Amino acid sequence: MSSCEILPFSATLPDTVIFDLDGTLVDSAPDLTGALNATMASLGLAALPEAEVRHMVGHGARKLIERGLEAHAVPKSAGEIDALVDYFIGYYAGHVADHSVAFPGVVATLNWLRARGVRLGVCTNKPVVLAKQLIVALELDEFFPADAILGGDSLTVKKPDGRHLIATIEALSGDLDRAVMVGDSATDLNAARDAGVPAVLVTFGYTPIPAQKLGADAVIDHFRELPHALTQVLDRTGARH
Ligand SMILES: O=C(O)COP(=O)(O)O
Ligand SMILES: [Mg+2]
Repeated sequence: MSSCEILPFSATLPDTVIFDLDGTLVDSAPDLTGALNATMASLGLAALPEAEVRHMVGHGARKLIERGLEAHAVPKSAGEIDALVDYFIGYYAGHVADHSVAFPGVVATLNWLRARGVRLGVCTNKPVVLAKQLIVALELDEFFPADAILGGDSLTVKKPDGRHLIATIEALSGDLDRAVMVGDSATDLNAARDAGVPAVLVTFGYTPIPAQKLGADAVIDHFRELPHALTQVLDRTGARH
């Protein structure tokens, strides 16, 4: 990936980079929409368009279903939502990578970072079993140690709580002062702020508020811009020695 090679000679990369999954590494909205709509159909409710569902992603499976029900103005009890979450997860597990793909440049950039010794992890609010299933299905598992993939149910807290991100960095024995979070939403940015870690946001993800307006340390339109952004955010935070 030649466009990644134009870093200044002295540029310093982070020790550890932690990625969000949905809307950052993987364009998973088509399969999430399919699973949500199967869940809605189980209630006799109409399908929601993917363009609407993609902005509902990022807070875990339960929140996705709650937002789907809100879109139909159909209230459900907590117990009924529990059952719908089970239905959703069962369906999605069978369709996790029917249409989902890594965003352009992801594989080349992960290879580039790995070749330079950068530790790589995933911090997602997706249930961890599904996150690992998706990562394996898209053959991204070669980049991430299984125990450095933390889902929304891996701990008692999840993003935007910074402890979710810190635990992912610790799973890699990474240096918290030289780590960077890469995400697509305010949830990722707030987790990074809470953890005291700089954040790069992608513009092609699922945030309902444009990434450029969220106040990240850097914003990228394509993964090829990531190496440069990573060095910039470390510099801007005083290299965080
Ligand atoms: O909402 C989800 O299921 C997960 O979303 P995330 O990978 O963007 O954290
Ligand atoms: Mg996301």
